Amino acid sequence: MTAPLLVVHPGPSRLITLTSGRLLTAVQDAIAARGEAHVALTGGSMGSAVVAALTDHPANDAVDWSRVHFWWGDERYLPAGDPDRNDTQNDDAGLRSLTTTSEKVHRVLGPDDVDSAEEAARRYEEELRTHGNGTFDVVLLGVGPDGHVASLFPGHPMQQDTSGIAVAVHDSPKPPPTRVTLTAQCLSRSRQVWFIVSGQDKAGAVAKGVADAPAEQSSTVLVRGQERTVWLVDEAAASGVGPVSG
Ligand SMILES: O=C(O)[C@H](O)[C@@H](O)[C@H](O)[C@H](O)COP(=O)(O)O
Repeated sequence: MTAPLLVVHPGPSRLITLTSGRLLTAVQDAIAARGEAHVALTGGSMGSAVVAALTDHPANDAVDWSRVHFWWGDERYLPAGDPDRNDTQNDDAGLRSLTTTSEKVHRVLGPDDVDSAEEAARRYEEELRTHGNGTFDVVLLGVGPDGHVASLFPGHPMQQDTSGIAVAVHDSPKPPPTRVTLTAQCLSRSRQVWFIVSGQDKAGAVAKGVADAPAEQSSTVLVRGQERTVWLVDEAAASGVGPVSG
């Protein structure tokens, strides 16, 4: 487990561009070290902006994308291709053009394939055990103004569930109500965890996360990388963080 590092960028465009470059490097390092890379993507505007920037990055041909497994930290329990699914939004941002082997894009099943979110979670857990070694190289996480990451919502009964790797979430405070999420325990087995946050409306969430607020106020405090935990933010998002001492 690592103490979080705060990296402040001058604005959203630098945040996205540098994060995509950082991700290219991390993926290349993982492939060099272990022959493949496992990356967990995220929903929200930041997740798709990073995917789009990767697609546009002039050096993205330096990576052998056929060696990269893509996963999701959470997914909305909606049919394949639904525009509100995280994977559809990442696909539309350019994910499809990066990957050459669709069997390395590990999607959470929806109601068109399975009967319940519990079954989708069970199948995702199975997929992780089969194709992953259970350790992501990098987990990207957008952060909600309420301090949620993935579908771990502060105050929700599933926020600190430890019953599995992936779990179903019902009655999510943010629509849609039914989701599948990796647990904080699972996400915290990752080598690197990156929280990617832009904008003044997230200043409170960033301040709480960086200050290690109680879990009732922020789920970010439950997720730590084994090697690095980094807050990648812009100045507006960092504006609530007190001066760094020491
Ligand atoms: O499943 C969801 O409801 C969203 O995907 C959500 O979890 C999102 O990732 C965060 O709210 C951060 O969103 P931004 O990246 O837009 O800040």
